[in-house]
Amino acid sequence: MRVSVPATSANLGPGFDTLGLAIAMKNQVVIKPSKFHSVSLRGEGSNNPALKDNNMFISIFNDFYHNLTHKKRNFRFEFQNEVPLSRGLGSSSAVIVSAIASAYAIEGIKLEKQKLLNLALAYENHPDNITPAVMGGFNVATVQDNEVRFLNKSIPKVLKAVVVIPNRPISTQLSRKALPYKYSKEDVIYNISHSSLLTAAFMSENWDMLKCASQDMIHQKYRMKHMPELFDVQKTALSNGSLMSTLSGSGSTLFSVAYVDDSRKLEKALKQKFPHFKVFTCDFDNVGVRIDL
Ligand SMILES: Nc1ncnc2c1ncn2[C@@H]1O[C@H](COP(=O)(O)OP(=O)(O)OP(=O)(O)O)[C@@H](O)[C@H]1O
Ligand SMILES: N[C@@H](CCO)C(=O)O
Repeated sequence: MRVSVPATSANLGPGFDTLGLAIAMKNQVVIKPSKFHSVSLRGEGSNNPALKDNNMFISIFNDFYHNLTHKKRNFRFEFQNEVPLSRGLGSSSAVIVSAIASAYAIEGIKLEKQKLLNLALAYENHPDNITPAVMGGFNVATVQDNEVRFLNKSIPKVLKAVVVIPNRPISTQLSRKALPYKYSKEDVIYNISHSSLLTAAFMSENWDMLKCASQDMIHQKYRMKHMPELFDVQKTALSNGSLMSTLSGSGSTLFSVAYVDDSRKLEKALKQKFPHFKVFTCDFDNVGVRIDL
């Protein structure tokens, strides 16, 4: 059985803990029944021995598998990861979503996407990464009565994602601690209006509104000051054809959206100016988690 799940970019500027979309970079795992437990790891994280011995995917998978079946069985897990760890591209959501989906699928137990989202909330209590990881596309999501409520829209092929991935990670936990405890009424109103406009822009495919609508007052500046080069990445992107350029999740990646025709020029300008960072262009993902039995 093969399960794949896309990377995600959350917040999209003003939509803190609310907006997110899926990018066509994926983590994939092949799981086979086996006499002994074994793990192979390729791609992102493969130089991290902790991911072989104490892997979040395997512990979530085992918990669900045991609760569902009351059986103890050994498996071989073959991971092929494209999502870098702690770079704001939803690596933890990818693990949570794929581990839960795998535990159900390997026993042939049907799991609706809505239930998968609600189960994933126990591990990541904001829905902006888990929703696009499950659904693909652009998503606006909230949690009410312990359930994820969301609306979702495919992202058309006229757009590309251009990502700048710094060589240093930022942990979500620490990055959340960098935020103020209280905000002024002006900042809150600013973010509500921009986040609403950004949602309307994605839903109505009004791409020229993205630059204005993606402005934020409540998290990016506090987080980016710990990696000040990111302000320069953002400025460079916006002056080289980016339609919007925002801190991806809790950082450290800077995520931009561009028309296909502008994306090559944008990628080139970012590569030239930030040769020590990884820069690349990719499609959006409109499918979300995928299971091949
Ligand atoms: N492929 C993986 N296999 C096992 N564990 C992983 C994997 N990827 C991420 N993790 C776990 O998730 C942690 C990273 O989570 P964190 O929330 O800091 O980053 P992120 O999810 O990439 O960022 P963001 O939530 O801002 O998008 C890692 O330290 C590790 O424990
Ligand atoms: N909304 C979350 C995304 C990262 O998990 C944050 O910005 O902390």
